[in-house]
Amino acid sequence: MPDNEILLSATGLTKTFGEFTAVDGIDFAVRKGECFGFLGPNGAGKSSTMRMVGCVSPVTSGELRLFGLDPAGNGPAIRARLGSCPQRDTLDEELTVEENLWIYGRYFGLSRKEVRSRAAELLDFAQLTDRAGDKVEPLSGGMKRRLTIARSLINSPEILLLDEPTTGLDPQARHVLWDRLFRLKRSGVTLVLTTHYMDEAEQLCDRLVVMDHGRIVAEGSPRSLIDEFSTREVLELRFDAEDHKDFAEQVTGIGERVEVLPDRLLVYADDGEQAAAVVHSRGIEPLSSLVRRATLEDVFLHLTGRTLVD
Ligand SMILES: Nc1ncnc2c1ncn2[C@@H]1O[C@H](COP(=O)(O)OP(=O)(O)OP(=O)(O)O)[C@@H](O)[C@H]1O
Repeated sequence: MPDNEILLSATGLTKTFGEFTAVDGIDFAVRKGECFGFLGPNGAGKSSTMRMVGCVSPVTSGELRLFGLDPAGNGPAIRARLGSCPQRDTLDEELTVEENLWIYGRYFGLSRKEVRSRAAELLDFAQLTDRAGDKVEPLSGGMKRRLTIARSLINSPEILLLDEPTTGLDPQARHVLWDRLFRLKRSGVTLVLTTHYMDEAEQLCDRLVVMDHGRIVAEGSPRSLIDEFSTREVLELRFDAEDHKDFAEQVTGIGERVEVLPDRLLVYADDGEQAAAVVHSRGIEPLSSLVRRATLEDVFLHLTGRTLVD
């Protein structure tokens, strides 16, 4: 199989619930071996898209193909080649860690022997070998997520779907999970994920689409999106809460553009320190002044006028 083979594609993909359009005619293609992301705020239509891709929710209109097959009529054949990690863990808390894997493996038709050896491999991958015989209930959130991912890999899927893989996890647990996902990608599994965390998208995704109100508003690699829609750096200025909007006029013309957020001003400039020096030379005195590199959050703000996480 060539590496750039397209495993998943959508043209004009649409999902409506009654009068409401949750996914509004989107086009995308995912190549073998890449990590592809859907980045957008809550309600953008990411999960609805993932459920159609996972063949658990019918397509309203448009074309969707997985491994060249149409989910309408080929659901079971496609699902056998997919792993799916839903937004909420659906582990059986009464069972032990390894029993959760065994049951799933049997469901996929693996023999008892195959299930045992695959489960042992996956527990090692998920760094849960020590907890194999423990009940699921007392595990940490990060461990449960890793077990859910291990479970979704029991049938050795070619594509793994991850809906908001690290929502609700603490920073350390997120980094452990990212590391596992990197390894998985290196082993050749194609990853498709949704997230509303720009750092997650930046860390993991080779390519992504930015979604808002059911539509795709931009697409590319994290780097190319930042290069296209932002400056290299951003100067963040905070003033006394009540009057910071008044300062927006005073900083106009510094850098490429200024965004006014409820709690701060963002000055977009390739050289943030130089922009800060100009602010200072104009006699403007912010409470705090911070230069940082631009992120996908800035891309989203530029494209939609809103922040990703309100
Ligand atoms: N079964 C349903 N019936 C009616 N409306 C729905 C249904 N599922 C989703 N929606 C609506 O479709 C829109 C998109 O939801 P979706 O879950 O796809 O967004 P999302 O980007 O994944 O956000 P989240 O991160 O909150 O899951 C939302 O406004 C949601 O209320």
